[in-house]
Amino acid sequence: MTQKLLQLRDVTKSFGGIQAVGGVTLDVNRGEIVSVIGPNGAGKTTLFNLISGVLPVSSGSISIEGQDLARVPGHRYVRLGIGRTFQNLALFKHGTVVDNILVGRHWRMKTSVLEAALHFGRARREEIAHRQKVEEIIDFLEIEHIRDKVVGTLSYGQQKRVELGRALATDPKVLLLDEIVAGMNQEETEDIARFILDIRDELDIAILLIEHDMHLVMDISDRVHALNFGRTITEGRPQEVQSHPGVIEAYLGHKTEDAAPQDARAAGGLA
Ligand SMILES: Nc1ncnc2c1ncn2[C@@H]1O[C@H](COP(=O)(O)OP(=O)(O)OP(=O)(O)O)[C@@H](O)[C@H]1O
Repeated sequence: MTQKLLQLRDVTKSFGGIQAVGGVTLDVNRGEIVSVIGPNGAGKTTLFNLISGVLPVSSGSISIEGQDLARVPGHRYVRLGIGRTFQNLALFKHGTVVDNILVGRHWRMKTSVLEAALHFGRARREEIAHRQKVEEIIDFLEIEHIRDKVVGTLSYGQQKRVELGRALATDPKVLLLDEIVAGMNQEETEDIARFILDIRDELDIAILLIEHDMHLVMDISDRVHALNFGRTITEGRPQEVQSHPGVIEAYLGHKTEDAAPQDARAAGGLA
């Protein structure tokens, strides 16, 4: 079985005169955790929006398991195995934890409303299988004790874990995590780091991470891809990227607004 999973080739995205992403080539292989780093405005979120089908590319190609996504409508990317979380929580605050994770299954459901009416038995069996999957995810993320709680009443860290659960419920082959630990305390961050490693190792789901927390990036990434002004500065093992002169310069050039340089220096690489 090929190890190649997600492949970006010379991907570009322009908004009018602004080139948010300029010629990025990046691979995520099976069994890998890859992080995308870069100062504010580097193009990280735009890149995620392209990979998850929220935005169309201006040029270049994105493929998953060799299938070019050019002719696939964006909302179908999830069915091909691209799951994601969002920078700002996008949960149904009035629903329970179970309801929210179940939404992730429904994004994948094969049965339409009409089919459900015509083939009630099959739809029912499908629903039972989906609920079973949700229970497995709840177990995996150790959130049994809050499974029936309304999401809006949960702590931020717990809500992020539910969002992770919902992304897992889409059965991704590659999971995009957008600043998943932003706003979390150290204990919550360590828990998430452990879950990310387990998702890779136990569930065999590759991870692409956008992250400002350099400790997390250095601890768990197999490879790091550094961007600035939409372009790749360098890519490689975490320590190599952290000490790359272009990466240090990119962060120092943004020191007034960006929290990342401090994080990065604290991690020992950009001192
Ligand atoms: N919809 C849009 N229209 C116009 N310009 C945009 C749009 N989205 C992003 N940009 C611009 O593209 C560039 C890259 O933005 P992007 O949000 O992808 O960066 P980022 O690395 O995710 O930043 P941050 O770390 O602050 O989230 C920025 O110059 C931004 O202003």
